[in-house]
Amino acid sequence: MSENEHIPDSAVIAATPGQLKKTIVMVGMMGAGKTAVGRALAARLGVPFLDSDHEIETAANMTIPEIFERDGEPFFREKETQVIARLLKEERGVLSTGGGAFLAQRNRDLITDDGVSVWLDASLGVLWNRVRHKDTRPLLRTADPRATLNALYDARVPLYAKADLAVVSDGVSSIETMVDKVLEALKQRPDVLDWK
Ligand SMILES: Nc1ncnc2c1ncn2[C@@H]1O[C@H](COP(=O)(O)OP(=O)(O)O)[C@@H](O)[C@H]1O
Ligand SMILES: O=C(O)C1=C[C@@H](OP(=O)(O)O)[C@@H](O)[C@H](O)C1
Ligand SMILES: [Mg+2]
Repeated sequence: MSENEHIPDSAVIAATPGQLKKTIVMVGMMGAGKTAVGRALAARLGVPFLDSDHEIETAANMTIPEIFERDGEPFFREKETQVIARLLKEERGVLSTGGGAFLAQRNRDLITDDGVSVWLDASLGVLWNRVRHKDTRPLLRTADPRATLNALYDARVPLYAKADLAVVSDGVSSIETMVDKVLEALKQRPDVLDWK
């Protein structure tokens, strides 16, 4: 009798994520949880956490709203592409992008070349509840931010749908449960993560 026969089914240990072979890139709307879930996923995997917005703010020594106000959105988008290209080459880990990053073909190409994209798919109602009390997103500084969010959502969803994987965030009220769901989705991609 092999020693495994003494172990009941319930005690069989599930596969755990091992070595990371490609950077996991979180994409999706503002409020989808890219920063929060990306950070927790990196901690779970024990790999570096990178956030393109954070890198841009640190390099400029300004906040995102200040950059938009002083230099404009096209300047921010230029920096965003440069930062994403640099981070993808520099280090393997989890990279959370800003909500607009995956819209540009050049950024999608960079991400596809060196990473795997994961769309955190949340409904408008959930997104609105997460962003409505925060003033850190310059694109929502409009007369009717809810309508602006709706318009951005409609325009962007077809592009987010090009991501390699999609994980639905609705009905998931904990960041750690979202991490579980992302890891579950990544089981389809042994080229990204070894399982042991
Ligand atoms: N699944 C979730 N359950 C509960 N809160 C969440 C979830 N995902 C994100 N949040 C919260 O929503 C807010 C926006 O998340 P954030 O990570 O900043 O989104 P993004 O980077 O996509 O704009 C944060 O306060 C975050 O903690
Ligand atoms: O959706 C967007 O175009 C933006 C989303 C923001 O990041 P989060 O998605 O992390 O809020 C930030 O990059 C900037 O305000 C623009
Ligand atoms: Mg973010």
